[in-house]
Amino acid sequence: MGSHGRPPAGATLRDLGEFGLIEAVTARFSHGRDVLVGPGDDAAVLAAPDGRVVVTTDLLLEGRHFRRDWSSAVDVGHKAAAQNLADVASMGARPTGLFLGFAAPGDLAVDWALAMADGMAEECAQAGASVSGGDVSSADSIMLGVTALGDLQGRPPVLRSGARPGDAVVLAGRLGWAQAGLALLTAGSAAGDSRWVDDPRWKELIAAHRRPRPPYALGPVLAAAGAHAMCDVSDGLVADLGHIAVASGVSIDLASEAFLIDEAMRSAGAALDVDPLRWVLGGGEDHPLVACLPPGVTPPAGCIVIGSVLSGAGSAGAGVTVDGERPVGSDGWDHYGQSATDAS
Ligand SMILES: Nc1ncnc2c1ncn2[C@@H]1O[C@H](COP(=O)(O)OP(=O)(O)OP(=O)(O)O)[C@@H](O)[C@H]1O
Ligand SMILES: Cc1ncc(C[n+]2csc(CCOP(=O)(O)O)c2C)c(N)n1
Ligand SMILES: [Mg+2]
Ligand SMILES: [Mg+2]
Ligand SMILES: [Mg+2]
Repeated sequence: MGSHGRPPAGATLRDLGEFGLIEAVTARFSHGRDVLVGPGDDAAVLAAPDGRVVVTTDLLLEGRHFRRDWSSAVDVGHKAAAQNLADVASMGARPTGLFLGFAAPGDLAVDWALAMADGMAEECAQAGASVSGGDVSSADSIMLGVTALGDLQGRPPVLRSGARPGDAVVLAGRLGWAQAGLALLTAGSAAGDSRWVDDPRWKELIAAHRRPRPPYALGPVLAAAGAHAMCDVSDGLVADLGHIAVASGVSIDLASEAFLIDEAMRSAGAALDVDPLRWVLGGGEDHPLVACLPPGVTPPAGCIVIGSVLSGAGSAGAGVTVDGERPVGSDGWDHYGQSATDAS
């Protein structure tokens, strides 16, 4: 491929070669405002106006985080970016740059790689960041390793360890939707029946599995409002708030009535014989933000109060309760645990 040419129709990664692929992929990424040196040198240079940089990294693996028969290449690009951008926002930072490690089989269509890059560029644009570098390799299945950087805009980072008794726990973004979508896709594949996936009532649930919609802008807003602690929900609400509880040496009690369960979730739950509250409390991959706000602070627009921080670690150790009880069946995702073999 010439320096400005498009890859020929139907070309595979092997046809293009490593440097042709890099050229084609990086052409999809425009320089963001924070990028001083972008792709093309030994490393990128990003502005760090604050003098501190937020850095996070997460993997996205074919068969583990996505299936090519469930998600398009564009979806996968969106999801790989979103799961990292949400971690930046959860520190109270504004995302600035992403780095894309990409490994795939040589017989993968170049078009798949380019569509993935387009999805990633679109998701970055929504968060005000851009892809500034990466790496490529061959592999037996597709793997994306994404690293994201963020700007704290002069504020201290919002850690998992800062929750204090009396704080209100607030939620920004969707919960349980991606898990409901995953359950529908899993049921559809198991039964070989497309009605689980094609039913218009559940379109948004399936879309939520494919493309999370984290409320990026609310990360800095919640930080500026004085949030004591914050995280995004990747593995499940109870599991991820459990990390805040342990790190802060507190207990957290959630109010089940705070969760207004959408009609789509209700009907999907009824069809699959699952209590949708289980998806809300234990479902991952929607990447909403949960924050602990000091008493007297009005939750910013777009946030709802879902519980409160209690003193002490509780009788059974630091933990999370729902209506005062330990929730059952809401353990969340553990790559080496039971949830990884039980997608419902
Ligand atoms: N292999 C590793 N080496 C070093 N640190 C790690 C490793 N894996 C995870 N960590 C660190 O452990 C902490 C928790 O990681 P975890 O991946 O659970 O958080 P997360 O990225 O917010 O969640 P998720 O991966 O579910 O989106 C993070 O600070 C992360 O950087
Ligand atoms: C094909 C397929 N099977 C299962 C799942 C569900 N899943 C995978 S990883 C994860 C938690 C977040 O991951 P991480 O902790 O790595 O950020 C969840 C809920 C999926 N998305 N795709
Ligand atoms: Mg992680
Ligand atoms: Mg996280
Ligand atoms: Mg996880």
